[in-house]
Amino acid sequence: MTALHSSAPLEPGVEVDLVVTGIAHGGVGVARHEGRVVFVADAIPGERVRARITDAKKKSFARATAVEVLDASADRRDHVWAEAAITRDPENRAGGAEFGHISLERQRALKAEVLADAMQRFGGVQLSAEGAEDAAAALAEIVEPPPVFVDDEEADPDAAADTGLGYRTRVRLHVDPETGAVGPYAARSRRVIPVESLPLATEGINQIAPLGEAMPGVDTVDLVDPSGDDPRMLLTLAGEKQRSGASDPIHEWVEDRGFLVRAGGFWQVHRAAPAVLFTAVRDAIGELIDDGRFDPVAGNLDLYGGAGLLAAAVAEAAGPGVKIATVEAEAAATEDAAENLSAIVGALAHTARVDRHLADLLRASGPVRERLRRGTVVLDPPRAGAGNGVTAQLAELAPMNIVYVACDPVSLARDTKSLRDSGYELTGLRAFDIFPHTHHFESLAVFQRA
Ligand SMILES: C[S@@+](CC[C@H](N)C(=O)[O-])C[C@H]1O[C@@H](n2cnc3c(N)ncnc32)[C@H](O)[C@@H]1O
Repeated sequence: MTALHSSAPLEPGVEVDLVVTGIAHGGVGVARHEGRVVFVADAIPGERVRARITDAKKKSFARATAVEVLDASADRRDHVWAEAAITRDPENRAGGAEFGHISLERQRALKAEVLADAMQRFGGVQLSAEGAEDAAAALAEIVEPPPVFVDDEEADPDAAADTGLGYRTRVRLHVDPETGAVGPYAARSRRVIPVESLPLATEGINQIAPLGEAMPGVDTVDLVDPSGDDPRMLLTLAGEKQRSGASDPIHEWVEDRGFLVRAGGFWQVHRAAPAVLFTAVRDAIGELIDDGRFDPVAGNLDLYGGAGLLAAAVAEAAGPGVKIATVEAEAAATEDAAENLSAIVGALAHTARVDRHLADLLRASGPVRERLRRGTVVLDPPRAGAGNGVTAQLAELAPMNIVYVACDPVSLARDTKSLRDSGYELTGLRAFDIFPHTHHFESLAVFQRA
């Protein structure tokens, strides 16, 4: 039985009534209980909820999950995924759709708040639009919705609604080692939750997902639905690391451009995301060209380049005569990048860790260093960001422009601080809601050497 005491010490299992006043990185609400911060999952700022404490090890804050809504926000909706709804016990709620109970508009406003807060606290940048009469409304518009897309060729695109569903082309499911049941993990746990459907995933993934089946001896099930090939399933057997079929080539389309990728390699997960980021990078480079700040024959770089999507966007803006080198740790992705960029005579694809490659470039001869100083660096690091080591190397390399694509706002904000401290000015910032119904979003920041 759970205890409900407003003055009981906070410990796992205790339930408390909380007023949620804000949103924190990770998509959790912020509340206070007797002076202590409580991060509350599955709530919306402005709501009063009853929440169950899940973690109280730290003195400064505790964690909780809403179990009942006492005063609901006008933005609360029925959860898009029945198996993740608040009516279930927190332990049995499917993870991966932690904003699925919030209107799409409010989801984007909350993401904008998280970005603005991170940029202010860690990046030293105030985001609210200058001179805007309604700063909150201006801020909410910072996070752009993805284009409404239809996955079904026969559907009428004009009739498609922005549901934020059916977009994920990559999904990982897990297998319960005891029962063999297949499903997503519960939020913040490694407990496998059997589900009837995957509403965030494409139709193709839903058709092949082994939901309701038992798969003893399997550890993970990766589902991939490329735009240019049939959907497929990659299995990792228990105790093994290799996923079956991970290195099979698959084809992805970004509007009318084809890309070769490995089935298990990195590709943006929202069906529309590759085109959204391709266009955003192409436009950012276009603006630098218009300002006379982009040199196509300088030492341009696409760091953490994957299969070359963003280098291709640079080439689209600057023309096929552009010089650009991708740097990527996965050898198979580099092979694909070389293939995908083969029409760009000045493109090179290197397999290397970014820090090691930059260290080599910093030892290069004077003329090479000078070409790099005139260049533009595009970077799209994993969630941890570039980090102090790589931002310090970039500052020393001193390219004219840095176009930074980020999937984590706090990492972006920290790297922004390092770059600003070393003489770069943040001249542009956009954000894209390409992970609807989750707390994730993507940002694009442009820095110019002062
Ligand atoms: C967010 S993905 C971006 C890929 C590509 N820009 C795209 O949009 O498809 C990050 C990529 O960085 C690679 N990576 C991660 N850490 C790296 C490192 N230290 N050095 C080089 N590449 C790295 C990963 O393999 C992955 O392909």
